[in-house]
Amino acid sequence: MSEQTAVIGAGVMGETLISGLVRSGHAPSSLLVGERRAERAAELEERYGVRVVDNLTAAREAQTVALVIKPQDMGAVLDEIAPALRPGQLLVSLAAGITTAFVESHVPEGVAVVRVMPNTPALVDEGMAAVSEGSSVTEEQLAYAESLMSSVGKVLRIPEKQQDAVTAISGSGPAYLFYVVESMIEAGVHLGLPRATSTDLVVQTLVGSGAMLRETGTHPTVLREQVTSPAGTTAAALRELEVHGVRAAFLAAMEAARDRSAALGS
Ligand SMILES: NC(=O)C1=CN([C@@H]2O[C@H](COP(=O)(O)OP(=O)(O)OC[C@H]3O[C@@H](n4cnc5c(N)ncnc54)[C@H](OP(=O)(O)O)[C@@H]3O)[C@@H](O)[C@H]2O)C=CC1
Ligand SMILES: O=C(O)[C@@H]1CCC=N1
Repeated sequence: MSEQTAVIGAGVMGETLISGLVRSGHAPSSLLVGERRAERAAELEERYGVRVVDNLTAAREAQTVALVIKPQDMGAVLDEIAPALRPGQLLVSLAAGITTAFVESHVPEGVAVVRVMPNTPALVDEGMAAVSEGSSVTEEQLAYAESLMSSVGKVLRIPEKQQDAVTAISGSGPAYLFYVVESMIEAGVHLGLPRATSTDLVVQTLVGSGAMLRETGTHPTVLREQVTSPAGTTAAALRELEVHGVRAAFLAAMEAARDRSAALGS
C-alpha cells in the first residue's frame, strides 16, 4: 500500500508516531495529520513537513487512519469521521482500553480495525507495540499496521483479550521504570552525591542492565544473583526492597493499570 496515512491526535503518542514514520523514510507528503489547534498545526507542519488537515479530510483522503486520541474522546471522533469512511479503509487505534468491537460499532461495515498498544520509547526507535486484529482485517492490512509500528520498534501480534494486561506492562511500563530511576537518583542525592553524578550513574546502570537483558538472553533472576555477593551490599539492599513490599507493589500497580484499561473500554 502506498496510499496516504493519517494520524488523528498529535499529542505525546501521536507526535511520537509521526516523527518515527518520517524518520523511517515515510514521505512527509504521504502523511496527513488531524489536529484542531492552528498553532499546533503550524508547529507540526514546520517540524515534519506533513500536511495538517481537519479530521474529516484526513478520513476521506487516507487509506489508513491511526487514531491517537484519548480513549474518552474516541466515540466523538469516530462519530465525526464515520461519514467520510468507506469499506476497505483501515483504522488503527492506539488508545488504551478501546476495543475493536467499540470502534467497529461506530464506523461503516467493512472498515477494518486494528488495535495497537504502543509505548513512548518509540521516540528513539525502541518502542514495543502489541497488535490485535478486529473482525474483518485482511492479512495485508494487519501487516501494514504492523509495519507502521515496526518503523519505531518491536512489534508483537497478540489476541485482543491480552491487550489490557499488555497495556499494564509495556504501555505504562516506561513510567514505572522512570519512577524507579527518579527514586534511585534521589537516593543517590541522600547518600551525598551531586545530582548530576547520581543521574549519570543511574541512567547508565539502567541502559547497561537493559542491554544485558536483551543481548545475553539470560533470565533476570540469574543476572540479579550474579550481582548479589554473599553477605554483600546488594543482598543488604534487596532485603530492604523485600521488607518494603516492592515486588507486591509492582503486582498491585499492574493489576490497577490492567483494570483501568478495561474500565476505559467499558
Ligand atoms: N502516552 C503514552 O505513553 C501512551 C499513550 N497511548 C494512547 O495514546 C492516546 C493519546 O495519548 P497521549 O498522546 O498520551 O495523550 P495527549 O493528550 O498527549 O494527546 C491526545 C491528542 O489528541 C488530540 N485531540 C483530542 N481531540 C481531538 C480531536 N477531536 N481531533 C484531533 N485531535 C484531537 C489532543 O489535542 P488537544 O491538545 O488540542 O486537545 C491531543 O493532541 C491515548 O488513547 C493513550 O491511551 C498508548 C500508549 C502509550
Ligand atoms: O496512561 C495511559 O493511560 C496511557 C496508556 C498507556 C500509557 N499511557
